[in-house]
Amino acid sequence: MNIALLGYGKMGKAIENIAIKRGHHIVLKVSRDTSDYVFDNIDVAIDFSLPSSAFENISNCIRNKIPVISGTTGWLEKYDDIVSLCKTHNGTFLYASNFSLGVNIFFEVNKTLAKLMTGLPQYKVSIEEIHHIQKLDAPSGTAISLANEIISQSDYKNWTLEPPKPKEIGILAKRIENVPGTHEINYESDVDCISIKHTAHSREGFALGAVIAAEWIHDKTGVYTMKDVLNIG
Ligand SMILES: NC(=O)c1ccc[n+]([C@@H]2O[C@H](COP(=O)([O-])OP(=O)(O)OC[C@H]3O[C@@H](n4cnc5c(N)ncnc54)[C@H](O)[C@@H]3O)[C@@H](O)[C@H]2O)c1
Ligand SMILES: O=C(O)C1=N[C@H](C(=O)O)CCC1
Repeated sequence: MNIALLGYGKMGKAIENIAIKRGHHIVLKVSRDTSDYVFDNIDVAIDFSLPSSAFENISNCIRNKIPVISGTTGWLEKYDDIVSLCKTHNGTFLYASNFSLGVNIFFEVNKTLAKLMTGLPQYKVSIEEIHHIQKLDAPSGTAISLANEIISQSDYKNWTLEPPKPKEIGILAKRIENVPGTHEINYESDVDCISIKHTAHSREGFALGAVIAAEWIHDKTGVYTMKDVLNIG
């Protein structure tokens, strides 16, 4: 496949390495705010840019009939607008807050655990995420996905970065040098604690998942998630 990388920072470079190893060609790299790039002979675009630029990049692809996947976090208040645009243009789009296979398994474990914990109000749930200090958004997109899944299975109403009130899920976002991404969910009672945790050792898992998603989506139309790619959930 001929791939456009929209965002050529830490993730863009990790994706380039894996895409080349899998026989793909990187034909366009965009790493700054610009509208002067042309989509020529591109099979799929992969957006890992900035919260402030993802919407523009994705819209641009959809308008130009380029299938696009995005892993950029921190822009999801406009997700529904992208879905509408995609439908209007009969385009192709996939977003994942986390592309790694391990985290997508972890999402399923989180959902199952949240179902098991319904009706056990003595356990209070909280989420901790740790990322490198360059990360622009907090909490992480992955932590928001985890919290939303718990909310959908329980009578928790929302998540917060503040000390949680009743029916709120507290998220603690820590920033520590060089941490690629760690997520932990804790159910605390007076007598014990149940914890599940995912630790990324590098960015390779995110990058591999993104290339696999790009391979899967490039000949389809519609709006998809990693559950479709991995056939889980
Ligand atoms: N979904 C996942 O699996 C996953 C995994 C890791 C990171 N992320 C997310 O991906 C995004 C990028 O992460 P990163 O670690 O590579 O960040 P980064 O800061 O290293 O890279 C972002 C790059 O985007 C470039 N950029 C600026 N304006 C742009 C524009 N208009 N168009 C295209 N590129 C532009 C910047 O110059 C920079 O090189 C973040 O939102 C992060 O949270 C998601
Ligand atoms: O490095 C980042 O930034 C990451 N962002 C995603 C998130 O916000 O969940 C995925 C993990 C790494």
